[in-house]
Amino acid sequence: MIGVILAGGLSSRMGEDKALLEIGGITLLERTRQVLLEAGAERVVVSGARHGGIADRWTAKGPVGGIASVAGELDDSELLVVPVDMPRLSVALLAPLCDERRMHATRWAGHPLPMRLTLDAATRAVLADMVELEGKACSVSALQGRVGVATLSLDGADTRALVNCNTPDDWHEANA
Ligand SMILES: Nc1nc2c(ncn2[C@@H]2O[C@H](COP(=O)(O)OP(=O)(O)OP(=O)(O)O)[C@@H](O)[C@H]2O)c(=O)[nH]1
Repeated sequence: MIGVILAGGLSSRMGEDKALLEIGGITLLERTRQVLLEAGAERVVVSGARHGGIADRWTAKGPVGGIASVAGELDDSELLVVPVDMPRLSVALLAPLCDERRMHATRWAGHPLPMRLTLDAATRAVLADMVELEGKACSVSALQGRVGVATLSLDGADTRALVNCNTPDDWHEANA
């Protein structure tokens, strides 16, 4: 399993780079990396050139453009793809995604990210097609619809860990 941190967004609603926000004395980027390693990722790659990661090959294709760019640099593998803006991301939240392998992708109900994704020829073909598309047709949900996704029920899940921070208010609430 390779951990992929999506960190190439603009953070325009937050007004500052979300990856560099600090929680518990470390940045969100570093915290996210640590959680992925604790969850069993053999290594972690960052999507987004700003943080020394893999640069997006396409402009304005959002997370799917980031995943497609990372895929171009990796061999076929299982990926565990997470956004950088979940300050409470936990091993308990990620483990069930990794256990479920019926479909190409696995996610929690109502939450496209984080997701486990099988990177193989079929997924690469879908990604190559999707980066030519715009808007919702190029979303993570659309990717999951096209490769096939298993959706886990949130009953009993660590839902606090799914909190995602897009604005300064979200960030203050998550730290309250
Ligand atoms: N590599 C890459 N990652 C992205 C891109 N757009 C968003 N992300 C990441 O995907 C996750 C969700 O992004 P959003 O919160 O929807 O967008 P954002 O650009 O970070 O924030 P806004 O500018 O406020 O929309 C975050 O971890 C982003 O860093 C992109 O174009 N390329």
